Amino acid sequence: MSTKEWELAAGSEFRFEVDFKKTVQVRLVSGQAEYFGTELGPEAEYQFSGGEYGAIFSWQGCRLSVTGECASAYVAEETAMDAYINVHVALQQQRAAARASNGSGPRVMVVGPEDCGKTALARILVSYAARQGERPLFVDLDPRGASVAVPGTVAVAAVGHPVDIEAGFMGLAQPSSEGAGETPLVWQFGYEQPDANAALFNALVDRVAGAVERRQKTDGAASGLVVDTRGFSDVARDQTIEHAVRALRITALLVVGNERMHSVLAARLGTTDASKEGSVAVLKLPRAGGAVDRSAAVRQQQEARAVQRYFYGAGRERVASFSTVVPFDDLCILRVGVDAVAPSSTLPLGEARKLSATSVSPVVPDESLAHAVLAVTGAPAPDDAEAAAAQVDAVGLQVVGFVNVTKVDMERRRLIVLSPAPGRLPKQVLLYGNTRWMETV
Ligand SMILES: Nc1ncnc2c1ncn2[C@@H]1O[C@H](COP(=O)(O)OP(=O)(O)OP(=O)(O)O)[C@@H](O)[C@H]1O
Repeated sequence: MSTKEWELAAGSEFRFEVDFKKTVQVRLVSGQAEYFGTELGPEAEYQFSGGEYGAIFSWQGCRLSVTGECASAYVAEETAMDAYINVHVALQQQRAAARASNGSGPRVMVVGPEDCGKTALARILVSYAARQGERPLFVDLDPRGASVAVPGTVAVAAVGHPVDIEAGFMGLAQPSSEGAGETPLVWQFGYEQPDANAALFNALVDRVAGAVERRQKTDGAASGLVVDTRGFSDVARDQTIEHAVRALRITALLVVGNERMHSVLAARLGTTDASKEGSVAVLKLPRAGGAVDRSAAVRQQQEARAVQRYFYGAGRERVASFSTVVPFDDLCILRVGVDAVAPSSTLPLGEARKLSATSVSPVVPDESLAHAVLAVTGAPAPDDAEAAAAQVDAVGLQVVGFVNVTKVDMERRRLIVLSPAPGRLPKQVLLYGNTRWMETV
């Protein structure tokens, strides 16, 4: 395998793409470098697996050794890092002031169009904060590009260490990785886009906000939080962002890479009086120069990769997953918000009025469950799924893990599922979602 050395001048970054099914090893030979805010260790070797699009930035200059074939690799002299570190410095000042007054630290939300580098910026901000001993909360409100758990979810995670270079945000849930801490809180949304069921999404954001408040009561609020959102194409028509800004009591909106969106949001949510209670500062930031516009096909592959990383390990360490048989009779699968996907013409007569975007219905197991990624909640499953649908507050159920349906055996009335935990699947409520995954070898 070929090895090439790259020299980075101070303030430049090495941008690379790794093809699916390939891996690339990167080693810091000399100098200082960081991957989305997390410093590379001297002489440590990092492995980037297929589908990774990344940037290794150096403030002081460095030499990198790269082994393996990148689909693209170049050094960029112009980056948005000066603007990003200025935001970090301002946030640190707000954290210090909050700590001195026993108040609440900055509550930041990153918004912008698709593929402008929102997740990358959120990762840089929380990792920089953690490097300075802070413990900010990372709130993931981007179900399509979910970075803490599998696609279709929202999550809250405390970031006590810089985010693991190889495992990314998923490392927060994996005990072996460097960034791991307290287990993140995860909720199943079940759709890729918030607009697919805005009422359910908003209801989940309320749960997330409640969890954030509880967390900050026990852990302190001075480090604040950083919220990642999905890419907006038309923020003016969106029904979820304003709700999230209010529910999470956001103090600063960072609008990345889009002037128009900045002015729309500033007019709608911003205020010129930053000292006023409930005011939101709406700031404009440049797009990360290297952020890559991903085609639908690449996104699909990256989503599949995220599920693969959930079941088999996101970082260097491999995680085992196990095949388990679950009789239909032991299953209690619920679905929230049926009518958001089923046109009322497809519902039984009279049903349309009863169902709402957050109503809960039982899922009768059949072949359509093949390859579904089901969320395992912590709630014990009542024997009768119909009764469970009526009794359980399914919107608020927290997710403790996921299983992937590998086979539906209608004849023997059972599912074969892949699970990261060995043994029988506990009899707990499962939540249906639209995410599908099929293991490929
Ligand atoms: N400076 C950079 N150099 C190279 N690649 C980058 C850089 N910043 C981000 N990327 C990559 O570009 C892609 C898009 O970035 P990112 O996921 O942060 O965007 P996003 O705005 O959160 O996307 P969306 O919300 O539409 O899912 C990612 O694969 C990311 O790893």
